[in-house]
Amino acid sequence: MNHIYTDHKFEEKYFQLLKSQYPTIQDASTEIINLEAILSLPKGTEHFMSDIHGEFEAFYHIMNNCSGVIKEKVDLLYADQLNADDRQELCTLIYYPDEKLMMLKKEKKLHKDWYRITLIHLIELTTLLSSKYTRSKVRKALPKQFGYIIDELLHSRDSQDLNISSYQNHIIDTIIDISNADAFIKELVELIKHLAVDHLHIIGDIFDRGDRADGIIDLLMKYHSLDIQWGNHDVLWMGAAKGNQACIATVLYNNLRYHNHAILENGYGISLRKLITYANDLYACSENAIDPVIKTIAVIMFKLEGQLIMRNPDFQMQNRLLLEHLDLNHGTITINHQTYQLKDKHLLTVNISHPYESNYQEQEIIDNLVEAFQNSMRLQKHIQFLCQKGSVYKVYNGNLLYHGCIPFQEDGNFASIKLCHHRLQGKKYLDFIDSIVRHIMYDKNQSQYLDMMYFFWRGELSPFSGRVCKTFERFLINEEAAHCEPSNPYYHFFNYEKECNMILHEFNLFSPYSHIINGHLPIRVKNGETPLKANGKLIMIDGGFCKAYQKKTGIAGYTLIYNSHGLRMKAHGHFENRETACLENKDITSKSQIIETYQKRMTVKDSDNGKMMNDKVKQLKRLLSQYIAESHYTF
Ligand SMILES: O=P(O)(O)OC[C@H]1O[C@](O)(COP(=O)(O)O)[C@@H](O)[C@@H]1O
Ligand SMILES: [Mn+2]
Repeated sequence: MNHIYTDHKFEEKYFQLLKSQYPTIQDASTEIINLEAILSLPKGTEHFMSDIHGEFEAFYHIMNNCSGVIKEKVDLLYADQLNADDRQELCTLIYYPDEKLMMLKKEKKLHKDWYRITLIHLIELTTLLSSKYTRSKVRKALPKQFGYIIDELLHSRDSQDLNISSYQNHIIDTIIDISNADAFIKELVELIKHLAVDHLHIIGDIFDRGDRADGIIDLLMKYHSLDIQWGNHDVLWMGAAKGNQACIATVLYNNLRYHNHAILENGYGISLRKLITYANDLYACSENAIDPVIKTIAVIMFKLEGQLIMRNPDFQMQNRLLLEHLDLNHGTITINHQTYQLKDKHLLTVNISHPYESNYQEQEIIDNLVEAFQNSMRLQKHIQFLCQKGSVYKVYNGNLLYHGCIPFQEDGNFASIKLCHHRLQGKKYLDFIDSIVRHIMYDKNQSQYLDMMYFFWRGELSPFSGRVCKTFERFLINEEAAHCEPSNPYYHFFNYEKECNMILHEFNLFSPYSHIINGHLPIRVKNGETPLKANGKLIMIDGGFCKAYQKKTGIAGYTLIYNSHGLRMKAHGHFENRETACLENKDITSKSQIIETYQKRMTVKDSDNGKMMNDKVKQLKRLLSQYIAESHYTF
């Protein structure tokens, strides 16, 4: 009862607010007409990407070619007018305007006719891409500098009036004559890219393996509309930025193994000098099968992890306490009754009688690093952005998006997990984690929950990870069998429609068009694996942007595209580099796969935003009837 009363009160307040905003019959009527017009437009295009893993160049290219959509539109418009080379050259200009204009200038190709034809093509392309938006939305996307002129050019094109056409020509000629064409082209191509993708979803793992996650975040910070679902690598960096020592050691370990000093030292101003000096001095006289710096940071990491696991039994990670099983005299380790030879038995910082205790120098190194992570302005800005735009999961236009998993039990039910004296499962578990992450990140002091960030990074029951990470075995043991990482039963059940529907229902999604969009698990396309699970209910879009994983997957990343016609997937091929892309007009080759096509084109009305607009229209109509009744009463 109480609930209904509250809803009713809320509705009345909303109604009163509308009344003050639209005080006359005409105001209310105009807004209804505007909203109805927007509701009938095609739904905006959403792109989904995942597991970018610091691969800046490939990501930058896909952002520039809008996952291949620009080329599709250029081909659609100019298949009969331009040959394939000219079409591709136009595409390259849109992707890399600065570089391409410079090259063409050197080749002395930038004459008046070139500018005239190119500007006309770009305006035609902009007109095509803007046709699914309202004028007001397009106006909001226009650049400050040339907004007015672009608006004039776009909206005078389809007129039959010859004067207007000469008006357009005159504008184009003026732009060229006063040498403003380069600047104009650059603004126009940015608008084209903006219009091609209405909203971007990043399904996690921006960081690690590749070396330019910082550059990727800079790009994302400038992006017009996006959301992020945190991946295990992102929460690892978030924990590190807040000063979690085990997270910091792991960030260093991950990046040193991939020779990515640059992101730490140049990207975020975090010096590794103390660690490198200590490690090189320490191991100067040993035989080292493993790089001394990596050995030193790995041991620091295993010690800090051990301390954290012992003070948090709830995390259920005791099986990762492995330093105590080392036998450094024989160079072996015994795990679950099986003895393995170590890759390198010279681990000088392990004291077997106190295996998890950091020595003085290790503690000094880590204390310094904590300070450096916390004081890196750029890192803190990037992490703040991840917090603002990110969440554990997102429900968006009928789909459910998350990076890792919803932990399951062996019997196919959601796992019930004890965390901070609560026992939770399914959606409630994820909501709770979301609130804990925010609590940790926004707490001015160091949060009592900070240890959890490490559990979120690699706990089997963490929704970001969902597997038993065998970092220790991968680091010290050669036998591949020891590297295998058992994963949560979720990764079995996600193959079945029944369980995927159970997940969707848990998040109040009951439409037959709803899907789970998942990352984290690389799809080995070359072994015949498919990103579509459970009869298409779940779409796994980790296609391996990460170069190091491309041998396994056989492709170089996926983009999922959800527009008014349906859902389709683009599998991207290998990207060489920006220079070849510009010099040879070389694009990434992307294969398109249709997942679903709708019989009736989806409109804004069918989207989350549309539902809110529809509610507003209902209230405005109520307001309108009230105004009309009042006017009858007066006369
Ligand atoms: O989320 P992702 O990309 O799968 O990364 C986590 C995985 O990375 C690992 O740490 C291995 O890392 P590498 O592939 O870089 O050696 C695994 O232990 C873990 O399962
Ligand atoms: Mn991941």
